[in-house]
Amino acid sequence: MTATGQPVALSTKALVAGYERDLPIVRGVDFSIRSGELVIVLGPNGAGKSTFVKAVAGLVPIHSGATFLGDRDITSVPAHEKIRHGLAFVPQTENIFATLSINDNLLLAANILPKEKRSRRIADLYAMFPDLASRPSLRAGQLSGGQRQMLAVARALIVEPSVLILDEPSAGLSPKIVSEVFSKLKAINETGVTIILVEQNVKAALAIADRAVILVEGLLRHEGPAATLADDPIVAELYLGARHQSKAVAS
Ligand SMILES: Nc1ncnc2c1ncn2[C@@H]1O[C@H](COP(=O)(O)OP(=O)(O)OP(=O)(O)O)[C@@H](O)[C@H]1O
Repeated sequence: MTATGQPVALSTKALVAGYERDLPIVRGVDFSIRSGELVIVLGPNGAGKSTFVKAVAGLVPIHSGATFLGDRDITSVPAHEKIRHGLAFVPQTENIFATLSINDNLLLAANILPKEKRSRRIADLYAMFPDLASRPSLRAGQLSGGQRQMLAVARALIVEPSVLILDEPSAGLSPKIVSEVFSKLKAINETGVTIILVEQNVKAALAIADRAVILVEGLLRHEGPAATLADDPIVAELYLGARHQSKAVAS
């Protein structure tokens, strides 16, 4: 599906955000993503990528500027309400309950839904994630890294979000598993879910993305189609030479 001509699904205007009021980390970001797009957020260590998506999700204080989900201003909407409005966020860590079963993880996430919709939605998710469906009583802590991420994604999808944001879902995974996780994300995107993905795994992420944006020191410094970005000299200068992922892109 091409997102050209689709309405804007999520946007930020001059977003300034950070953990302490006098210390902005995100320093005025204008960002937008169209419905159905898959956009990756790249940038050097400490650029503010995680802070940016956490601020959008309502988990880091916004100092000024605004965030919109479609036309709705969600800047001041608390994180749990944003989920109800269709904005789901998968944090990098602590995104599942390791001591609970797969099924209980999904049941807990489903609490946000009206009672009568819960079991139908969980059945839909099991259909989408057969690896989880095959052993619902397994403790989530016993899952492999990739399967844990899939459980975290399944939990986020409970509300049938219009926009799904993921903070480095590939962290700590082997290249083979990264490619499985990314294929699944692409498949989810192809069902119409708009996806924003913070990634350090540049090559694999560019392969599934429509577009990439590059944050440097809290500012959106560059953006472009994923297909051409890896060859872009500005990108190479700003980012690809700046960290170990340069190897992955060059290979
Ligand atoms: N909980 C926190 N409290 C205070 N400062 C933080 C916190 N988390 C991150 N920071 C600071 O915010 C800045 C940006 O960090 P952030 O994690 O957003 O960057 P990033 O681009 O996602 O980096 P990485 O690629 O290393 O994950 C860093 O200087 C970091 O030290």
